[in-house]
Amino acid sequence: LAAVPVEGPPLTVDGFVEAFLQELHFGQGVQLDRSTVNDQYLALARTVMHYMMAEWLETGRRRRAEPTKMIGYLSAEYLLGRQLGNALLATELTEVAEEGLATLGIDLATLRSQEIEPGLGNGGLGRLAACFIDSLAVMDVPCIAYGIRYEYGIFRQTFFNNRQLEVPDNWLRLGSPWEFPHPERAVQVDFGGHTERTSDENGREHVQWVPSWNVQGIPYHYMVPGYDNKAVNTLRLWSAQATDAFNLQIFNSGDHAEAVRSQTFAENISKVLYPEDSTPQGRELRLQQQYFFVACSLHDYIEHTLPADFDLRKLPDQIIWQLNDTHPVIAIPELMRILVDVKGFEWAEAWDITKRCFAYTCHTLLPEALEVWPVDVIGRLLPRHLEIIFRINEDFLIEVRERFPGDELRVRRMSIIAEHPERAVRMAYLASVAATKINGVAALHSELLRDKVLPDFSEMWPDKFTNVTNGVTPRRFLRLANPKLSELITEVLGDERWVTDLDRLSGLEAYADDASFREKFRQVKAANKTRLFELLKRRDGIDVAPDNMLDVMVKRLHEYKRQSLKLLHIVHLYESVVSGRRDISDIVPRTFVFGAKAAPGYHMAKETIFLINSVAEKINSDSRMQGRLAVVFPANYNVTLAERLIPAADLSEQISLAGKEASGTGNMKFALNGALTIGTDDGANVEIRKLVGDDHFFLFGMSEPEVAELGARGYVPSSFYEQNEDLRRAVDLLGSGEFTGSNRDAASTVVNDLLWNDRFMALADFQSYVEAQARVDAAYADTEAWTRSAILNVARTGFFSSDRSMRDYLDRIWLR
Ligand SMILES: CCc1ccc([C@H](C)CC(=O)N[C@@H]2O[C@H](CO)[C@@H](O)[C@H](O)[C@H]2O)cc1
Repeated sequence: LAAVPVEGPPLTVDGFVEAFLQELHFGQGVQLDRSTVNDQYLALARTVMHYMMAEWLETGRRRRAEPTKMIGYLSAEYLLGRQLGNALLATELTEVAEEGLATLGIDLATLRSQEIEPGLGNGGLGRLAACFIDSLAVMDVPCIAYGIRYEYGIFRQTFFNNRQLEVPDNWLRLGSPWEFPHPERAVQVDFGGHTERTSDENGREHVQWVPSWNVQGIPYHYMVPGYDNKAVNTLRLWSAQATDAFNLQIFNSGDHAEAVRSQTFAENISKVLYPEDSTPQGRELRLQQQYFFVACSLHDYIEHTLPADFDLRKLPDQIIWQLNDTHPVIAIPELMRILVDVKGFEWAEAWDITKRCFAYTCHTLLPEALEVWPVDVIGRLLPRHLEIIFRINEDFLIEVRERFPGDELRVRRMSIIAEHPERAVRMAYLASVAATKINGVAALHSELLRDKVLPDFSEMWPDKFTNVTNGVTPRRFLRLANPKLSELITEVLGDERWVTDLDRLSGLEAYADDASFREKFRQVKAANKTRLFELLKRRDGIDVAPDNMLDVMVKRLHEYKRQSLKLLHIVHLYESVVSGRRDISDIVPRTFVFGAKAAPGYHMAKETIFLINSVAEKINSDSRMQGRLAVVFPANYNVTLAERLIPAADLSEQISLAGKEASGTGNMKFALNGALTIGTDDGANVEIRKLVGDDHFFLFGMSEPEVAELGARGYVPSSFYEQNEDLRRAVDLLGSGEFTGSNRDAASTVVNDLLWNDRFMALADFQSYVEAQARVDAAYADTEAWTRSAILNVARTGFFSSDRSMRDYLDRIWLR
């Protein structure tokens, strides 16, 4: 069939309006006067996609015509955020759409707020994947990203009696215009069963996997538009369906539920995102999810994307698969199974190909976050893969013994198979054995990965280990989220090239000393605050005092991130006033903003949320505070709320215990939007501080070596409580029932843990933190100096563009 050239609609207001009405009438099947906001939104989304379609198809044609090495990005999570704004930016349609819709009496902003964001991720890892695929499209790098099309994303958080409630996130309920289902490209994925061995006429053994059940993987294609470069990459998300969805015989026998049981069973695989972001629950369904999308992706690429006669020995020159943490690591034995069992390669040749096809990124430092799968769980679900993992491990341990003869302890330590507490597969070890490169996500993290998390592997393969510091996309988190600051930057830099070349922000350095520029900069921040406060009023019924310093802590709720330390600071300030030790007029007016979801099974995290809301309720209703001290906790922190919160912030809280936060990416977004950071020397804070300078960063707390030293010496949190009056008063007040309706027990879980456990040393860093906060107060009082520091933060953090991260991956990992 001829390749008929595809023309998008004309980039004019008339052209746009005609295309929109076309879509409303023939796509949505409604007339304008009877159309709902949702009709208009769906029609708009599809209209914008018409403008991207030509570039998408052309990009696909270019990729097939000149097959350069592809990046295959495998991630169980993509926290994409709303699509409409980014698509309008990518097609330079924002103004045209605004004007065109206005001629029809439609407000673009109303349609933008109609979109339900696809919450297909938990937090940092998922959002990073979304930033990375945006950058690869903007840099026109051939990339196919694969993941799971969860029917239910991260739960919607509501509060009831100050406690988190989880509501299922039925994000598809009003339609999902940004996806293209391709049932004709369905992939069968097998599970269970057993393996059988046969040997052929020349005595060569063949292994046959005889699965006991299977499902169909249906791909849904999403556009990943570049920016001003006519490139559009693809995100392919897999949805599970039963191979035989409906059994008519059983139905006719009247057992209707049984007739659709296999469909229900199959659908479960891509039904819902696991809401944990650090402690795997080891549920078998999660392993089914991981294998499902990995098997679909490898099959789709090898059977549908590669030319039919492709010589798989050249696979490593054609594609590199990036493993986004351990979640897709089952891809390693899956590729071996395809090469040996399906394609007939010898083991050694197959291994030689496989170990040049993968790279592994680790995103955590918490031992409990490293996934291990019990041997019997893998054996039951994926019997052939377990055999392959055992064989990989055997060959690997031979290599270890050759390198370190007689060191059986090392052999036991490095084995992919852990023997205690139960026989289990250590997925991070499997990844480390097979990957060409292993990277951490910030300089400090990559060091700790080498020295503390995988020391044996870095001793065996030092060259495998590298670092790529995280980044964030300046399109969404600056150009889109902060249009007023973007305008100001473009005004002084003279053009918008900074949007795709963020190092150009350094051009702002000189303007830090320009009083009129500082004034404009402050007006932008003030306008962003007003916009936020209007949203919080509308969305959560929250009133915020306009002139307070906005002190913001938004991230998943986890003890190592130390939201409890932030709470202790707030209670300390409150206590100092209600005890009469300080006058409210001495307090620099602050509004503390929290945003955080807790994994539903994470008890301590949920108790912390309860306590934060209880303290907020008390302080906000205490007239003695006169609004100079306020705490707000809008529910359901997500990408859309982040886009409004971050541009309005003055102070960014990055207070994790040193050595625990792999990188952080919120820290980067705040600095790029002119907030100053109060933080420990942890994760990427270290690199932010180095670039912005000590005068423009409020450092506090122990360093990682000091934490290790205190831990080794034996940490007694109560000793810090006894020796510090401010701390004692704050802890006592927190536990006194003052904030929990005189129910002391309600606060006891958190308070007792701080006093008798405090695994992340909040009490040890309290004094240093409070002193740093006093420095913040002093600095904030000098408005000109504060603004100057804020401008320098923006000017000096261009490094944290995810475009730079992608350049590092290309240089250090993918094109090696
Ligand atoms: C339940 C299993 C599990 C374990 C870990 C994870 C993720 C790795 C947790 C995560 O999101 N880590 C964050 O990754 C960001 C991107 O690299 C970093 O910036 C954060 O520091 C890190 O906590 C998800 C699910």
